[in-house]
Amino acid sequence: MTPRPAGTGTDPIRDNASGEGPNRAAPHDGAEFVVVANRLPVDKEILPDGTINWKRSPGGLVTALEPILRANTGAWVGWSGIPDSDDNPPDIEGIDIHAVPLSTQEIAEYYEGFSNATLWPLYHDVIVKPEYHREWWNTYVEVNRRFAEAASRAAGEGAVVWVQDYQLQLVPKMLRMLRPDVKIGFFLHIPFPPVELFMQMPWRTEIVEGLLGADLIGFHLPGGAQNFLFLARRLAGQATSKGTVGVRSRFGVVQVGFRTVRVGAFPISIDSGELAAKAKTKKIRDRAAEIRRELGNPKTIMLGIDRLDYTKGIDVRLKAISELLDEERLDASETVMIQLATPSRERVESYKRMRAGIEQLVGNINGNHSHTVSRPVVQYLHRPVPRDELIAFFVAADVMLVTPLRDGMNLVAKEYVACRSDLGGALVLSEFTGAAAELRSAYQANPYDLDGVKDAIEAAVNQSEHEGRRRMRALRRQVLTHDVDKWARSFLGTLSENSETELEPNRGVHLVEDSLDNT
Ligand SMILES: O=P(O)(O)OC[C@H]1O[C@H](O[C@H]2O[C@H](CO)[C@@H](O)[C@H](O)[C@H]2O)[C@H](O)[C@@H](O)[C@@H]1O
Ligand SMILES: Cc1cn([C@@H]2O[C@H](COP(=O)(O)OP(=O)(O)O)[C@@H](O)[C@H]2O)c(=O)[nH]c1=O
Repeated sequence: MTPRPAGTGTDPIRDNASGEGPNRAAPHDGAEFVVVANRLPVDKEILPDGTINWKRSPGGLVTALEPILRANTGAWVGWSGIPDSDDNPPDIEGIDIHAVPLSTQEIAEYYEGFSNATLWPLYHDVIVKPEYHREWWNTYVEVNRRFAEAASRAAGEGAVVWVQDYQLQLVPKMLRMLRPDVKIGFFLHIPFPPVELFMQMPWRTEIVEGLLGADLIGFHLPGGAQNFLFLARRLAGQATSKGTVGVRSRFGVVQVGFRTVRVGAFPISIDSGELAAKAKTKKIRDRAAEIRRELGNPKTIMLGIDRLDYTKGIDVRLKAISELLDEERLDASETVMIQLATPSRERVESYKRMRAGIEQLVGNINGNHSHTVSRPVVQYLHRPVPRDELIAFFVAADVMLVTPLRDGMNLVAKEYVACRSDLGGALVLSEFTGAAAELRSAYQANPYDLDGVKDAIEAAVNQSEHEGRRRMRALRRQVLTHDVDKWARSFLGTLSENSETELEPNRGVHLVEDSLDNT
C-alpha cells in the first residue's frame, strides 16, 4: 500500500467534483473494498485484570459487509469512539482496521456539534432547532478531510469505497480529488430533508457538492433521493433526471461534467434469518417466559427499545399510555410497559433536556397509576441491553411501540417482526419511519396525532388472535425476504454496474437544468 501525501494544494471543498482531479499517482496497493464510517466495527473493553480487549461490535452494517470485506481484501476506516486515543485497534479477521483518531475538541465540534446538533436535527424535520456555528463547520471539514485521506491510503488501485452517513458527506468529493481511480458509493442512513428545510444550511452548496463526488448516492426512501436531485439542480447547477425514483430501481441521474452520478433508494434491513433462528432457541424462549414471570404475569406487555433520542417519540408513547390509563381504556393492573433506552450523545444539550422530560413522564405515570411499589406500570432502564436479552424482550412483548417523530429506517421495528415466528405480538408503527413504507400491516399512526396513536395502541392491545396472525404473517414476509444482505448487494451491484449514461448516453433519461419553473 502506498500512502498518498496528505494535501494536494487544492481545496477539495471549493474545487469542482468532476473527477478529472489533480494528480494521478502511481498504482496503489491496498484494499479492494473499503468501508468509511464514523465508527469502527470494534468496541474497546477493559478486562477485570486491566488488559485491553477489542471486541467486534454487533451492528447490522458490519454483519452485512463482513463477508464482502473478507472476500475482497477489505478495510474499514473509522473512529474508535474513544477521545484523544492513539489506540490502533487490531485487524478483525480478514478486515484491515484504519483508525482515525479524534481529539476531545474535534468530538465536541465535529461529532456532538455539527453532526448531532446541526445536521441531525435539520435532517429530522427540525424537531429541535439546529445550531449553526462556523467553528463546528470548520472542524467538520477538517475531520472529513482526515477520513478522506485515511480512505485514500487504505484503498488499492481501482478499489470500491463505500462512505456511510451524514457525518461524512464531504468525503466523496475530497476522496475523488485524491483518488480519481476509485469507485465511490455513499449511503445516508438518516432522512434527507425537504428542500425548504435543507435551504437553512449555510453550507448547503458545499454539502451537495461533497456528495456529488460519489458515483452512487443511496437513500432509504425515494423521497430523499428526489429531494437531493432537486437540490443538485438548484444548488450545484447540474442537469438531473426529473422522473420519480423507484425502490432499488429507476435511479435518478446527475450529470457532473463528464461523470454521471446515480441517485437511488435502497431501504436498509437486518439479518432477519439469523435473528429469527436465534429467537426460536430454547434459551431465548425460556428467558422470555422468565421476563413475563418477573413482571408478575401481566396480560399485556408493551415494549419500547430505542437510543434515548428526541427523534424516537418515546414521550409520544408515554403520553398516549398515560391518557389511555386515565380514560380506563388500559387497565394498569394487567398492563406493563417496558422502555429500554440506551444512553446516546449525552453531552448534547437537547438530549439532556429530553432525558429529563421522559424521566418525569415515567415518574408521573407510575405515581398516578401503579397499584403497588413492587409493580410499576412503566419499567424504565437507561442503559445498553445485551443483544440476547433484547431478543428475549422482543419475544416476550405483546405490543411493540415504535413511535418516532422522524426516523431514517428504524431497525428495531424489523427486529421485532423477525423475532415473532410464533406469529404473536403486534407492531404499532409511526408513519414517519422509513420502515413504515415496507411494514404496511403494522398498526400505523401519525405520532403528532395523539388520539390516533392511542387508537392504534388500543387496537393492537385488543386485536383478535386471527387478526394478529394475519398481520404478523404479512410483516414477516416482507422482513424475511428483504434482509441486510439484499440491501448491501443491491447497492454494491448498482455501484459496480456501468451507469446508464456511460452505456448509452442518457438512455431514456431526460436531463433537465434548473429554471425558474422548477418546483
Ligand atoms: O453513532 P451514534 O451517534 O451513537 O448513533 C448511532 C447510529 O444512529 C443512526 O442510525 C441510523 O441508521 C439506522 C440504520 O440505517 C437507521 O435504521 C436509523 O433510522 C438511523 O437513525 C446513525 O445514522 C448512525 O450513523 C449512528 O451510528
Ligand atoms: C436500545 C438498544 C438498541 N440496540 C440495537 O441498536 C439498533 C438501533 O437501530 P435503529 O435503526 O432502530 O435506530 P438508531 O440507529 O439507533 O437510530 C438496533 O439494531 C437495536 O437492536 C442494541 O443493540 N442495544 C440496545 O440497548
